Amino acid sequence: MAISMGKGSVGVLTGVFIASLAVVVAVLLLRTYNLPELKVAWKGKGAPRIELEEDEREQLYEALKAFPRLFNSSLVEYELVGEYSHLFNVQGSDNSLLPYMLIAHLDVVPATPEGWDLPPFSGEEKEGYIYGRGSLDDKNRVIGILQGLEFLFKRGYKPRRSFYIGLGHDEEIGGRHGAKEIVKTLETRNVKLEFLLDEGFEVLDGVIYGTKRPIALIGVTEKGTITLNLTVHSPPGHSSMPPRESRIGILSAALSRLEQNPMPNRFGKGPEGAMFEQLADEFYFPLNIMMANLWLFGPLVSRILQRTPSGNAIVRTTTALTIFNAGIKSNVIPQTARATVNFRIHPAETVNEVMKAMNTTIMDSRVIPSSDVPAFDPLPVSPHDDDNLGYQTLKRTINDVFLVEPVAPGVFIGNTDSRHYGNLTASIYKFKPVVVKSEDLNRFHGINERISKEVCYSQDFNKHATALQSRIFSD
Ligand SMILES: CC/C=C\C/C=C\C/C=C\C/C=C\C/C=C\C/C=C\CCC(=O)N[C@@H](Cc1ccccc1)C(=O)O
Ligand SMILES: [Zn+2]
Ligand SMILES: [Zn+2]
Repeated sequence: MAISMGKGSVGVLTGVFIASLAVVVAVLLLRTYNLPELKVAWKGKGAPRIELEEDEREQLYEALKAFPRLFNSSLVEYELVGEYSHLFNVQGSDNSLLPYMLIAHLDVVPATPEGWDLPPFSGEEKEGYIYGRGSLDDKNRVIGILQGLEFLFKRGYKPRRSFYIGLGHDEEIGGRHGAKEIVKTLETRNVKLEFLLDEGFEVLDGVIYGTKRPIALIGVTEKGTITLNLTVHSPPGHSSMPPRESRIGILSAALSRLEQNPMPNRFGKGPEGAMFEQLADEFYFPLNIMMANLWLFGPLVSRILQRTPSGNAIVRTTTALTIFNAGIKSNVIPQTARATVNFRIHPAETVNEVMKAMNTTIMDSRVIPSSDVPAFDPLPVSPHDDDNLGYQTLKRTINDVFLVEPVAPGVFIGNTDSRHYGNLTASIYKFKPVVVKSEDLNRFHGINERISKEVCYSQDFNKHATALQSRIFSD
């Protein structure tokens, strides 16, 4: 997967990036195009929903041709799932081995051009970076996987272990029609997976306060989530006769209480403590001593961590006020005030506990909670011991490709499609093959999302690409 991140493939990555949004969608057009040179196991039903102009079709067809070996290989079965998501099965020579799976997503969160140095959907380059919504989340991995396979097929690649590739189209809104449908498809075929690799943490360069060198984290679990709508209703009226307390005032006070009374710091009560202990030697003095002795310094470390948004996300269930709506006119008392609050649940807590705490904090029956998306508890922790195939393969590959020695298991702070795959495997790992610095954290879902052309520290791309090939793909 990290193959496309290397120096050797920068040209390809650059070229393909611009068309990246289109690449996999292009497969939709296979039904309407006569492509005798491309042998694709087409299993989709019905006509594609996307209406395209002639020039767009041409562009997509060109993009599809970027992976001719992948689509021509007799080892590859391709199918469309949930109308826009994509499932590939690459047949290995040894059927006694459980297959593994690589997943990524094609959709992105919205972006308007305000504040961007280059337009968010241009894929333009500046000073060694490719700018664009999706460049970090998650086009880099989509293209990395496809380009990696294309590269390997060019070299006569024949894997021993079979594997699947799943490219979802609605991860950013929960994966209901993409990942969930892919999982259903695999379940009907009784597929079980050795391990699954999805987006997650990166190589963190200076992101964790007090560390001496870049550190890679592999997400072995992820926080839970609750998204709640809080609503205050009552009849509207003339602004010249306002009620003593307005809907806006009632809701604002409730939200302010939530923000002022965060969920407790749970540092050390989940797997995050072990991560810091394992990384103790990577910290400067005296943090190294403190991390190695969390039984004593845990409370102090937790206070240091909670000072930054990323550290705070590690130590507690976070409370984010994300949407607020009220009012239609300056002289009308609004009938409804409505806000959305997004909680990310620490592994030591549950949905029920957070709901209880939220009710206690708000303590106002006029504020009605509701939800239109399912809440879920933190995920189980995937095995990451010394003889676990998936974790160790990934760890050694990160060592080789990024030349980064410290690799540790972490609690991923966001949510991704991988949580839908729990019935297929207990081994879900979350890693994104890029190097991220502190100043990049706001680029995720933010402005100026971009990817460096020099994301690999490796000086010898080919050597490390070969190591990756032998580890990830040839096993
Ligand atoms: C002391 C610090 C220790 C460790 C560092 C901690 C964090 C910072 C490091 C790296 C940051 C990495 C990534 C950037 C941050 C967040 C990304 C989160 C999620 C990515 C996937 C995503 O965007 N998912 C969405 C959509 C979704 C919602 C609900 C269900 C499924 C998907 C999301 O989580 O909102
Ligand atoms: Zn993502
Ligand atoms: Zn995202």
